[in-house]
Amino acid sequence: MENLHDKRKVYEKSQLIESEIKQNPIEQFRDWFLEASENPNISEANAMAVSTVEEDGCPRTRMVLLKEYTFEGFIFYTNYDSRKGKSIENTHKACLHFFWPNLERQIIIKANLERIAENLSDGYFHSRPKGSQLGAVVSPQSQEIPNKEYLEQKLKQLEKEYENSEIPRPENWGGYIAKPYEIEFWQGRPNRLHDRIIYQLIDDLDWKISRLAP
Ligand SMILES: Cc1cc2nc3c(=O)[nH]c(=O)nc-3n(C[C@H](O)[C@H](O)[C@H](O)COP(=O)(O)O)c2cc1C
Ligand SMILES: Cc1ncc(COP(=O)(O)O)c(C=O)c1O
Repeated sequence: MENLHDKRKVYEKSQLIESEIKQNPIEQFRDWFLEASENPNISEANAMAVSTVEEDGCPRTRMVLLKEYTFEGFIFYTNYDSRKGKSIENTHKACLHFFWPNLERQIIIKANLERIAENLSDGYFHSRPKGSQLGAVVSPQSQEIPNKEYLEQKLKQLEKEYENSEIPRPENWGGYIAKPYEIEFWQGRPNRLHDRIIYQLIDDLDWKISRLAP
């Protein structure tokens, strides 16, 4: 069909060296995340790929929006009965992936996942625009639906129903916190000799820092 052999870029914008990194990977994440957020060429720095392993043993990846990060972990919101929700309820694990091409950087995070407290999901749900709240109520995420009109009709009905009242958060919609146990920071370099620094959690307290070959 098409040969892409010559499609390649030289990565040369920056470097990642031990003397300049943070000892805590969340602080390192914050440095890189702030840089990405402030970059006018990156429109959604908080968009990340989330991979989960499904029952056939194959990982499946989709984008979600990171909504908060703390020293404890990374929070995103979704439907607990979705495909990703089902995988997470089975495995309690996921891999989060950020790629910011303009900075020639990727971050790979392996984590244990838990649902966040219901009151926190309530708080976030009600902070969303009303249309997105209704979207979450209307959409049986990842289920087969008969057609597009099915959602549009349900939306119209609910718009009327909740015109003057608060929309209750669906029980199956809420946040997950991904508590990291391994975080790799990757900075593209010339000659494909990229910088890779990996933090691995030891004893639930300290992070071991190592350099990986590119
Ligand atoms: C940039 C971007 C951000 C997204 N953010 C979310 C999100 O925060 N939560 C969510 O449930 N789906 C989000 N989606 C939709 C998911 O990619 C996905 O289609 C949906 O969650 C169903 O995935 P699943 O069937 O694998 O569970 C986003 C999609 C894109 C492209
Ligand atoms: C299905 C779905 N749920 C949730 C989100 C996150 O949106 P919000 O920022 O409104 O929470 C998105 C974003 O694209 C989405 O597509």
